[in-house]
Amino acid sequence: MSILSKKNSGTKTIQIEGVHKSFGEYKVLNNLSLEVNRGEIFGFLGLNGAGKTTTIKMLLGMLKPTSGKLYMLGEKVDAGNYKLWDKVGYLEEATFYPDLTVIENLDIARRMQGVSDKESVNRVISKLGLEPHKTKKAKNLSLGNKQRLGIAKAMIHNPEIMILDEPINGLDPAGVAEIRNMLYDLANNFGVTVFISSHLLEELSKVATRIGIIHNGHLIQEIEMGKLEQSLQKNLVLDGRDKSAMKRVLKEHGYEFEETMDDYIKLTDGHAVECPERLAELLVKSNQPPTLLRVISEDLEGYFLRKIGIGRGNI
Ligand SMILES: Nc1ncnc2c1ncn2[C@@H]1O[C@H](COP(=O)(O)OP(=O)(O)OP(=O)(O)O)[C@@H](O)[C@H]1O
Repeated sequence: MSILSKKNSGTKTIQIEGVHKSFGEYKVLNNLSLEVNRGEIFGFLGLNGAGKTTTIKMLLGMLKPTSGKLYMLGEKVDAGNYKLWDKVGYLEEATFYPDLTVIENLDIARRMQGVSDKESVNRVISKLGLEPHKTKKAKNLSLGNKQRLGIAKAMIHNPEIMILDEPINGLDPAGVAEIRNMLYDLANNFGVTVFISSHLLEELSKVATRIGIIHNGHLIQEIEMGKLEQSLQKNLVLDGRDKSAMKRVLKEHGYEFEETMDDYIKLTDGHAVECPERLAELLVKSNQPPTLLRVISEDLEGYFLRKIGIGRGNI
C-alpha cells in the first residue's frame, strides 16, 4: 500500500468520508460520513434496507463505493484487497459446518485465517464461555451459543476491529448481557474497535457506547449512550371524566395537546411536563380533576422512529 493512501488517523480506526453508493439507478448511500475511535463499540442503526450491510461490505473491501473514501486503521480500503482482513473480524451471520463440533469449526476458522498457534482455539472457547459445549456439533447448539460460535470465529485471529452485522438478533436478555460483557472486555481491555449493526435501538443500546442512525443513505444522528436517556421525549398523559371540558380548559390556558390512540390527552409541551403539579392545580380549580396525570418517557424505538421522521402510527 502506498504511503500516499495512508491516513493519519490518530485514534480513529474507522473513517468513512462522503461515500456514495448506487446500484444502477438506485441510490443506497448518499454522502455517508462517520468516524469510529479505537476501543469504541459503535452501534450502526437503521431500518431494514437502510444501507448498513452495503456500508459494511465497503469497509471490508467487498464492494467499491461509487464515490468517496473509506479508511480502516489508517489505510485506505481498496475493493478486492483482503490484506486488511488480517486485522479485522467479521460476523455476517452465524455460519458454520453443522455436523462439525465447536472445536472443529474453530480450528477450520483458525487455519483459514492463517493463525499457526493451535491454542488460539482454546483461548477463544474460554473467552466466549463455550467450554461446556466445545464437543457439541454446531447444529445442536442453542441460538445464543451459535451466535457465540460466530463471534468466536470472527475473533480467532485477535483482530483490532470487529464488524458484527446484526449479531444480537434473537438472543435472550442473558445472552445479550454476556455478549455485551465480552465486547466491553475486548474494547476496554484490548482496545478492540467494535462496529455493530442492527435495526433495533433497544438491543443496540445494551451494548454500544455510541450510536449512529443511518437513514435515506446518510448519518442523521449520532448519540453517546450516556446521553440517550435525557434525549428521550417526555410526554404528560391526562385522563378525566369529561374530556371535552378538560380540553376546553387546556385550550383556554394555551396548552397544546393531542389525543392518543387509546383516547388519552397527551401534552408534549416542555413546561407542562416539567411542572405537572401546576396543570393538576388548574384542572382541579376548573372542576375537572384528572383521573390520570402521568409523565411518560418515550421508549427507545419511539425515539428512533421520531429521529427518522416516522411516527408509530405511520408504520
Ligand atoms: N447488489 C445489489 N444490487 C441492487 N440493490 C442492492 C444490492 N445490494 C443491496 N441492494 C439494495 O440496497 C438497499 C440497502 O441494502 P442493505 O443490505 O445495505 O441494507 P441493510 O441496512 O443492511 O438492511 P437489512 O437490515 O435488511 O440487512 C436495499 O434496498 C437493497 O435491496
